[in-house]
Amino acid sequence: MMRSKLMNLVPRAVATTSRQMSTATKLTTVQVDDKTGIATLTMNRPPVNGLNLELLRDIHQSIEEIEGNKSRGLILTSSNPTIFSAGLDIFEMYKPDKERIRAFWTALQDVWLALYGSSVPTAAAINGHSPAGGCLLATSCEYRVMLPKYTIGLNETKLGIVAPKWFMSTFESVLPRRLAERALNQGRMFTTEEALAVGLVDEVANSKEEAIAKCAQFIGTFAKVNPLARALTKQQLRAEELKQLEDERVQDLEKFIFFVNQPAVQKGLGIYLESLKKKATK
Ligand SMILES: CCCCC/C=C\C/C=C\CCC/C=C/C(=O)SCCNC(=O)CCNC(=O)[C@H](O)C(C)(C)COP(=O)(O)OP(=O)(O)OC[C@H]1O[C@@H](n2cnc3c(N)ncnc32)[C@H](O)[C@@H]1OP(=O)(O)O
Repeated sequence: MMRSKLMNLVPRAVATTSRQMSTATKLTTVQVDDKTGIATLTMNRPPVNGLNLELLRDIHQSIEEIEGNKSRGLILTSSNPTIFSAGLDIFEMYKPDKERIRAFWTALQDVWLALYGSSVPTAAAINGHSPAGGCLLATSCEYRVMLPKYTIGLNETKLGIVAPKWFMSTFESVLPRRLAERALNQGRMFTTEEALAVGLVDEVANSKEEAIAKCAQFIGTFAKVNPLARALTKQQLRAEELKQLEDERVQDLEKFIFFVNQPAVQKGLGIYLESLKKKATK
């Protein structure tokens, strides 16, 4: 897989306008800035960019498209003004359909393998809340810029569920081990300011446009670096985590299916969904 990605590293021609590359997918758009050659991948599934099967498939397809069109980088963001992504759509896991939940988890694995293993430089413009699966997407990128007054973190333990090993290793690739362990056990959500202080995000911006510009600046730092050398360096640094999931995809899926179908887990998810609804009616 990486070999074919590496074939795409020949720099693209520089023009002066921005092009919409993909409207075929409904829940994501890909816009390539022809001046910088950087692609912005926008998630667009109201109300909260809950990662359901269809959104995950569209994100995966968009990442593949960006890998294929010789973009110089990928910026991940959201069309929602206050939410980057609410994480996995809990309705996919609550009283799940037997076939669909398998496809759902497989699509999540696909997205993580493609994003964490992407050959192009990646950055997240976190323009809103980013719990759990939203945090996974952001931390799979190489750089994060977040807007003030939002929250980010892996809050799974608060829902009575367990972040899989690859969620944890992604988190740990950004935060020091001791801090990551404590935050995971606590299910801690960090405010933007706290996330900046511990290095969970790299910069704070005051608007989405500024966040995207800062992400583009980060990607621009590679302009004078040989793209093949950069991609191979990233690939080597991330190879162990990627290989672990590649090797254990089936076991990971079965573990998820078993875990999520436990009555106590189903009960917990039901209570959590109710609490979200109650919050909305207050
Ligand atoms: C022992 C070995 C074990 C091995 C492990 C194996 C397997 C592990 C098993 C499972 C692992 C799964 C990993 C899970 C990852 C996840 O991502 S779980 C999802 C976590 N997400 C959250 O907790 C976020 C919950 N949402 C919020 O906190 C807020 O909604 C918000 C994102 C901050 C936005 O707030 P606000 O703007 O105020 O919007 P509302 O709260 O009013 O929400 C609007 C509507 O959206 C619904 N909603 C929100 N989040 C979700 C969601 N994640 N899924 C589905 N639906 C969601 C919310 O209920 C509202 O709906 P209504 O308008 O009321 O209908």
